[in-house]
Parts: sequence; C-alpha cells; structure tokens
Amino acid sequence: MTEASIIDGKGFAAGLRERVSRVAADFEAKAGRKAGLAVVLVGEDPASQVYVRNKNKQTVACGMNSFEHKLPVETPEADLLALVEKLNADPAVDGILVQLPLPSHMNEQKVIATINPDKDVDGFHVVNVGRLATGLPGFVPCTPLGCVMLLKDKLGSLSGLDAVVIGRSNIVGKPMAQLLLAESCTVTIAHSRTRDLPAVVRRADIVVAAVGRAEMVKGDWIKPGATVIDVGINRLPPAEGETKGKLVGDVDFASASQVAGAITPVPGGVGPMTIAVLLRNTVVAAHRNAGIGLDENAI
Ligand SMILES: Nc1nc(=O)c2c([nH]1)NC[C@@H]1CN(c3ccc(C(=O)N[C@@H](CCC(=O)O)C(=O)O)cc3)C=[N+]21
Repeated sequence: MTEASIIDGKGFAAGLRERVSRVAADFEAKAGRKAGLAVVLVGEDPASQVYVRNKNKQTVACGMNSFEHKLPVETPEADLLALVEKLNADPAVDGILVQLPLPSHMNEQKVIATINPDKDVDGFHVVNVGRLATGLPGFVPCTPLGCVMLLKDKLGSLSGLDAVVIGRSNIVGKPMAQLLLAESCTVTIAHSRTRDLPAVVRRADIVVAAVGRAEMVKGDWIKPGATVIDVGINRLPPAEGETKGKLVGDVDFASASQVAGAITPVPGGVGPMTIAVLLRNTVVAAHRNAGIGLDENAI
C-alpha cells in the first residue's frame, strides 16, 4: 500500500491569511477604517486563553483590529449579554466571537442568540444555521468551512462522492454535513449510536472525523484511496519522561495513512484552518456590513 499524501492545513491556512491580508488592506483603503473582530473570553481556561491569544495575534497580523474582552468566570450572564449588545451597536466591530464553552451558569444558546447574525463570524446563530441549511448567504462555522476548502483544494469537484461525517455537533458535524450536501456529496452522518461504524466508514470516499475520541478511527475502516479529514484535537496523557502528552486526532494516523489517499495531520491540519477562516469571515462581514462589494469566492 502506498502512503497517503499529507494535506498541509497549516500551509493552506498561511495562504488564506495572505489573501485575507490583501482584502483587509483593500477594505481599509475603501472604508477609511480597519475591519474589526471582537473576541470575548469568559473565565481562565488555559487552552481557551491560548486560542484567544493566537486569534488576536493573527487578526492584527492580517491588518485588522482585534478587540479582546476578558471577563471573570463569575460574571453574571446579564453582563455578558450587555457586552454583546454593545458590540452589536459598535460600528468598529464587524465580527463577534464569544469563546465556547461558557461557564455552566450561562445559557450558551441565549448568548449566541443575542449576537447580531450579520456579525456572527462563527456562524452559530440560528439565523445563520437556517441560512446554511437553505442555501442563503450567511456565515458558515469556521472549522467545517476550512475542511471543505481543504477537500476542494485536494479533490476539485466533490460532486457525487460518498461522504461520512462522524459526529453530530452543532459546531462541526451538522454544518459539515450541510456543506458537503451543498457540494453534491451523498452524505451520511454517523454518531455514537450508529451500528457497525467501521462498515459505514468503509463506504466513504471522504471521511470527516469529529467525535472527540483520541485515535478512534482505524486504518482498516478506511476505503483505500479515501480522503480523511481529522477534526479531533485530543491531548494524550504524558508518556514516561514527558511533561505534556502529545496532541492526536480522532483518527489513528499511523494506520489510516497506510490506506488513505490523502489525510490531514494533527497538529497542522484542520486546527490552523479554523482561525484563518475566522479572519476570512471577519473581512467578509466588514465588506457586507459596509456595503462594499467583494468577490467572496476569490478569498
Ligand atoms: N466560539 C468559538 N469558536 C471557535 O472557533 C472555538 C471556540 N469557540 N472554542 C474553542 C475551539 C477550539 N478552536 C481551535 C482553533 C485553532 C486550533 C489550532 O490552531 N490548533 C493547532 C494546534 C494548537 C495546539 O498546539 O494546541 C493545530 O491543530 O495544528 C485548535 C482549536 C476554536 N474553537
């Protein structure tokens, strides 16, 4: 069996950020201000802090404004809602991202519902979920949009291909299935109650793994030559002599890469695409909300 080609998400993300930078500069020239992204972090989860810091750095590196709002973990929900309302009304803010998960005393759906859908660069608001399902323009969640960009870059047209999405979350699995359907794939959504998951996965030309279980998808589940997109980011317990465990996906890379035609690595695959697409969505939001024309497909 030949080795799968490695899909370079990190490299693709760098190219996407280049294109976003050019479009952001063009926006600034036309609008007389920079595009702006507001990121709200509640609490001090260390992993979330790392993501937010990276988002902030990359936003500024692309020539956009980054407005960071850090709230203590015990912030009342009403205060967070008031902040979101303020950002909705702020003309310098084109995109709003409230980092999830929120502390347990907050209702995530209620917070997301308060974001102006036209600033919802995460694509989590029900209005954007409905737009995606209906084929109307809106905002698409960053991780699945990044996955489709990688798939189209690798395969060209996805029309008629059998795609299996493992996982049914609102953030990845469900929007991923919608996007693949819009690309005319035959889509199966598998989940924890699916019977004979290996047999379902073996039918797929495209496998998207988004379950959150380290190395669950094995090489002998993969149809030879299939394209495998690994959305999982799992930290293994530290091995002997390690301080930090290694980062692995939901796919057993060692065995799957012996069978697949192409596969994304973890890290360096889907993860970097998520932030790059967030920046893309932000610069798109800026143009739409300012009424400045943009060829969105060219980014
Ligand atoms: N409202 C909201 N929107 C999000 O988009 C969102 C969120 N909340 N909460 C947390 C998750 C997680 N997330 C990631 C972004 C980048 C990497 C990434 O760049 N990963 C690197 C590795 C990073 C590392 O070494 O830890 C990689 O896969 O190569 C991972 C995960 C966005 N999220």
